[in-house]
Order: sequence, then C-alpha cells, then structure tokens
Amino acid sequence: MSVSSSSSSSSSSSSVVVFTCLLIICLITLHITMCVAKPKNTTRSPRQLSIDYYAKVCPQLEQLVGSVTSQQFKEEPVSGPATIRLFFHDCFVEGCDASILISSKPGSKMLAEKDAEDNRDLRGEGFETIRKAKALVESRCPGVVSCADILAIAARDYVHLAGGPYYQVKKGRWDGRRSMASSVASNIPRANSTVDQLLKLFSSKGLTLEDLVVLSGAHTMGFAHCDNFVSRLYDYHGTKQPDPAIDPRLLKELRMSCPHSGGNTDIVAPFDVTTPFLFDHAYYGNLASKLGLLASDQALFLDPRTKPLVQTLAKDKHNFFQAFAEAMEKMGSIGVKRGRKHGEKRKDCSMHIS
Ligand code: HEM
Ligand SMILES: [Ca+2]
Ligand SMILES: [Ca+2]
Repeated sequence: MSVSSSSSSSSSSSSVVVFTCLLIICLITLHITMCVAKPKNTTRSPRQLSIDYYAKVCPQLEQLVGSVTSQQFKEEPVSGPATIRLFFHDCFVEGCDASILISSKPGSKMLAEKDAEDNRDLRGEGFETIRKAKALVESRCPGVVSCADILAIAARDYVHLAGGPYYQVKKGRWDGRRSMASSVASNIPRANSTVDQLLKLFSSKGLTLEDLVVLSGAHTMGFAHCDNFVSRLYDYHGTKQPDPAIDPRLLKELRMSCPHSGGNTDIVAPFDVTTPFLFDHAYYGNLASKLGLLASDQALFLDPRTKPLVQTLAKDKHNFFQAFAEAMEKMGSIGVKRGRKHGEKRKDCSMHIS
C-alpha cells in the first residue's frame, strides 16, 4: 500500500497522521538523547575491585593476614596448596564470595558447598588458615573485612611464600548469602574432564583457553588422592591397559602407592614429582615428559589447541609467573558481589549473618 494512492479529500487527515508521526519521532529522539546524556549509574561499577579498598578502615589488613600465612607456611606447608585450591573452588561456585567456607547447619538436609562430594577432599588446613586470619583481622578491624577478600589475599601469600610471583590483590568482595552443595558438581572440573569440557566450563566463567592452561599451573604444588587417577594406571578407558601417555617409571611408582583396588584411600601422590612444595613452572615440563598426574593435566599436552602454550610456559618461568598473576586476578573477580543487597560481611566465615 503506497501513501500517494490516498485521495485529496483525505488531505487534512493525512496531515494529522504526518504530524503525529513527527511528534512520536521527536519524543523517541528526546528520550534517547536524555538516556545518553544522563547515564543511570554514575557511581563506580559494582563489580569493580580496588587495591586500596580497606586503606581507611583496615590499613594493616595485608600484614595481619600475612602474619598468619607465614606462620602456617612454616608449621603446616600443605596449607599453601590447600588454600590456593580453596580459592579456586570458591570462585567457581557462586563467584568469589566465601560461599565455600559456610558450614552446613546441624540437622539440616540442605548441605552447604563444603560438604558436596566434589569438595570432600579440600584439606582442613585451608579452612584453618582463613579461620585464624579472620579472627586476627576481626580483633583489629571488627566488622569491615569480608572473608572472600581474606581468602584472595591468603591464596596470593602462599603462592609467593612457595617461590611464586607476588602480585597485588584487588579487594572489595562481599561474602555470599547462599551456599548449596547442589550447586557444586556442575561448576567444578573433574580429574577425567576432557579439554572440551574444561574449555566450556572455564569460558562459562569468562576465562579463556590461556587462563585454563595457566591456572592449571597451580598443580605445580600439592597432592591428589589415588581415586582421581587410578584408572589411568590399570584400565584406561576400559582397555585393561595403562594410559599410554604415562611415563613407565612414574607408572611403576604410582602403582606401588595405589593398588588397583582395596588400597588405603588416604594415600596421595604429588602433582609435580620434581618439586611438589615449590611454586615453579616444572608442571609444564612434566607434561611434556608424560609426567602429568591427572588425565586432565596430561590432556593439556595432548590437545593441539593447548599444547603450544604448555610448551611455551615450560620454557619460560618469568612468562608463567606473569601470566599466573594476571589469571589469578581474573579468576578472583568472577561473580563478585558488592553491597548489603547482594552480600554480607560475616564475623565467623563459617556462618551467615543472622
Ligand atoms: C583445570 C581443571 C582442574 C581439575 C580437573 C582439577 C582437579 C584437581 C584434583 C582432582 C585435585 C586433587 C584433590 C585430592 O585428591 O585431594 C586437585 C588438587 C589441587 N588443585 Fe586442582 N584442578 C583443576 C584446576 C585447578 C586450578 C585452576 C587451581 C588453582 C588456581 C587448582 C589448584 C589445586 C591445588 C593447589 C591442588 C592441591 C591441593 C592439596 O594438595 O591440598 N586446580 N585438583
Ligand atoms: Ca563462591
Ligand atoms: Ca613445583
């Protein structure tokens, strides 16, 4: 239907239509202009974190946490890997909000995250570090510092204490009001996850292929229980044969620690057979020598998408340290909550406020 087909007798009504159209266009333009000229939110983005967040209310925060982490590092060296992993498991479920630290209510059927199957191997030493640090911080700066920020600082401290990079931690996270065991399984990677599954999970958190490879370098420290890799030793993918991507000497050693069945379930093996307590780049060199512990570790060297980065990081410690610091900052900003509406500042990290 064309406009020129209208008769002359309807000229006055058509000018009304034209006028109305012009008015509507004007109103739309005015609305858009106003929206552009006056942004709704002129304050800082709620997700923005900053290094000096506690400068006024708790300037000695990092020293307080540091006194606990350095003491723990001397007395219980496994506190390092335990806390770094705790931070990872916190950030991947509900964001970095200390939801992992909540204890299940006694007698309640609704379990908290820490009691989920996939978190049952998180070591007590990580929780203990944060409990001690929080108690000290509360005694000096009551009611202002979140458990989520203390966890981020403690993880950084242990990376550095073990010989890894030092980086500034941005702060301003609030603690979460929710912690449900049922949210864990779909958000935590598994020892036998494929690279495809890992990439999918990491990208759902805003992390890239590079972040996956670089953050996996945290497996330069710490230990894993036999059940996470035992099928690689005896019956890889139902073949009744070991995984061909394990070095024969490592295979022999791991088989001695971990029998096919009926072994001691408390036995653990180091991720990095060369320097399990040192934060270095040996993890990547190990992958190139078939010394990866989990299928998910070794897969990073087998997959053509991730292999080149593994090779680069194996060659250059400085490059790894730089990339790890950046990736930890990125992981540390996943799902961050700000303000009373979305979060809380707990007094005891294991219990919600009210
Ligand atoms: C990429 C996928 C990942 C998978 C499949 C994975 C899986 C695992 C598994 C199965 C364990 C052994 C738990 C046990 O048996 O006690 C473990 C330990 C550990 N993970 Fe990961 N992890 C991944 C990524 C990460 C990331 C991103 C970090 C930190 C940035 C991390 C840090 C650690 C540390 C430090 C340990 C040693 C804990 C200890 O000795 O107490 N992992 N991981
Ligand atoms: Ca969390
Ligand atoms: Ca190492």
